[in-house]
Amino acid sequence: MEAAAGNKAKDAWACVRARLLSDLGDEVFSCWFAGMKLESIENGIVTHSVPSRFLKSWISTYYRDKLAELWKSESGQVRKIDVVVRTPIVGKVDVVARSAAKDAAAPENARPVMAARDVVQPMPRPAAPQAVQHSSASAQLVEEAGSPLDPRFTLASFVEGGANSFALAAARQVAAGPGATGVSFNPLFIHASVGLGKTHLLQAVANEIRVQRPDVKVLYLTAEQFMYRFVQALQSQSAIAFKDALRGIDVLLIDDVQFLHGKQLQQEFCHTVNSLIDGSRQVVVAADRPPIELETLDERVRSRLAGGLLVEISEPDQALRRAIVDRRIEVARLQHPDFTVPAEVVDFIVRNVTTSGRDLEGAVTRLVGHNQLTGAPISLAMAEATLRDLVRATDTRKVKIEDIQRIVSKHFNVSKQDLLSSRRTRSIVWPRQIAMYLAKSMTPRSLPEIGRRFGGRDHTTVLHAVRKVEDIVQNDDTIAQEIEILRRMLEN
Ligand SMILES: Nc1ncnc2c1ncn2[C@@H]1O[C@H](COP(=O)(O)OP(=O)(O)OP(=O)(O)O)[C@@H](O)[C@H]1O
Repeated sequence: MEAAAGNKAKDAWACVRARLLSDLGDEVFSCWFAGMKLESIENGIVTHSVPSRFLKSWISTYYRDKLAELWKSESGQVRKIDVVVRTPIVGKVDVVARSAAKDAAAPENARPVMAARDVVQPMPRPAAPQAVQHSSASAQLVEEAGSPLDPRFTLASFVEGGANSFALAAARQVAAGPGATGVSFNPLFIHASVGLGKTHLLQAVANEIRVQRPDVKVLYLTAEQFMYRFVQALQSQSAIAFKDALRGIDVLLIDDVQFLHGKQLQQEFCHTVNSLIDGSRQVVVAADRPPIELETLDERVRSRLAGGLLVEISEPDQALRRAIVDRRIEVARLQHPDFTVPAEVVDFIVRNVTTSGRDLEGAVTRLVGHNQLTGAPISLAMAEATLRDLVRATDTRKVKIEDIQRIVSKHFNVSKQDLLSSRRTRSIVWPRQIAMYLAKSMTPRSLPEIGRRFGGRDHTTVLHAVRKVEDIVQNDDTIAQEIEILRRMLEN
C-alpha cells in the first residue's frame, strides 16, 4: 500500500475494529478478532489475515457479512472481504490452507472447515469402530464427544526411523500405561510439521488402549472438536455435566492444539488438563510447533503444556522415507496384487518427495490410481509426470538456513561469521534479526533449532527478533519490500 493510502486504510481498519468490539462485545471480539490483521485493500477487495485455518473458516462463515457491512460504512468502494491464513508468528500469508481437517464427527452445520483428508484414496476406509460403551451417563456423553478413530492408525503400522523413534517410544509407553514400567510423562507433547505422523500416533495410542486395556476410558479429540463440544454444551446448558465427564477420562488425547482459540475455551481446556494431571490421568497433546511457539494460546496453557515431556518428530531421512513407501506399496498390494513398482521408481520417490509421510503416501496412492485407471504399468516416466507437483512442492519448501545466511550476509554486506557472532553493533544485529525472521517464516525449523544455527542463541532471542521484524514489517513499507525481495531471492 502507498504510504498515504496505507495510513487511510489503517485508520479505517481501526474504526472497523472498534465497531466490531462495541457491536459484538469483549468476549466474542477477543475470541475471533483479536488476531485478525489487515493485509491489503486492492480494487475494492479488503484482505484480512488470521492465524489459523479454523479462524478463517469460522469468520468467513459467521462474520463475513458483518465485516463487509462495517467496511462499506467506512468506504463506499469496498466490494468484497477476503480472509486468508497467515503462518503463525510472522505475518506471511499462506493462502493455500492445509487441507486436512480431522473432525468427521462434528455436525455439518456446526463445522465451518471440513475438507476431505485424502483426496486420492484408492482403498475404502473401514468404518470407525464402535465406541466402547461405558455405563454412566457422563461416560456416554464423553464417548459421543470423541472424534472417530481411523483403525489403520496403529502402533504397528507406524514406521519407525531416526526422526520419530523417541515419539514412538513415548507413545508406546502411554499406550501400555504407567503400570508397565512405572514411568510416566505428563503431559506428553508431540510436535511436528505437517504430515509427519502426529495424528497417526495419537490415534494409534487410543486404538491400542481400546484393544489392550478396554477398562481404561480413552478419548481422542481434535482441538476444534473440543471447542465445538464445549460450545454445544454451554448452549444446551449441559456444560457442568460435560466438564465432569471430561475429568473422568483416564487418557485424554488432544490433536492440533494450535487451533484452540478463545479465552473461555482456553480456560476450560487448561482446567481440564490441570485436573486430569492432578488426578494422575494421562494427557497427550499434539501440535504443529512446540508450546513456546503457540502464540495464540494463553501463557498459562503454554506453560502447562511445556511442563511435561516434549517430543519432536522431524523430517524423515532417506531410510525412513523408503520404509514408509515400501509399507504403503505392501498395503496397496493387499487390494491390488498385480501392483508392482520398479526399484527405480521407488528410488525416484524416496529422493524427490522428502517432506512428509503424507506426501509419500500420496505419491504411492497416485501411482495406484493411475495404474488401476489406465492399466498402464508403473514406469519412471509415468511417475515423473504423475508426481510432478509433489516433487515441485517439495523443492519449493526447501529453503535452507545456510541459504538465508548467505543471501542476507551478501545483501547487507556483513560476513556470515559476524552474523553468527555475539557482536551487538546495529549494522550486524539488524541483518541477523532479519535472517532469523526469514528462517522462521521460510523453513519448518523450530525456534530452538534456529537459535542453535545462529551461533548457539537462546530461543527467546530468536522469538524477540521474529516479533521485532514482524512489527516493523507491518508499519514500514520500505522494509517490508526489502524483505520481500530477499524472500524472492531465496525462493528462486
Ligand atoms: N512414520 C510413519 N509411518 C507410517 N505412516 C506415516 C508415518 N508418518 C506419517 N504417516 C502417514 O502420513 C499421513 C499423514 O500423517 P498424520 O495425519 O498423522 O500427520 P500429522 O502430523 O497429524 O499432520 P497434520 O499436521 O497435517 O495434521 C498418515 O496417513 C500417516 O499414516
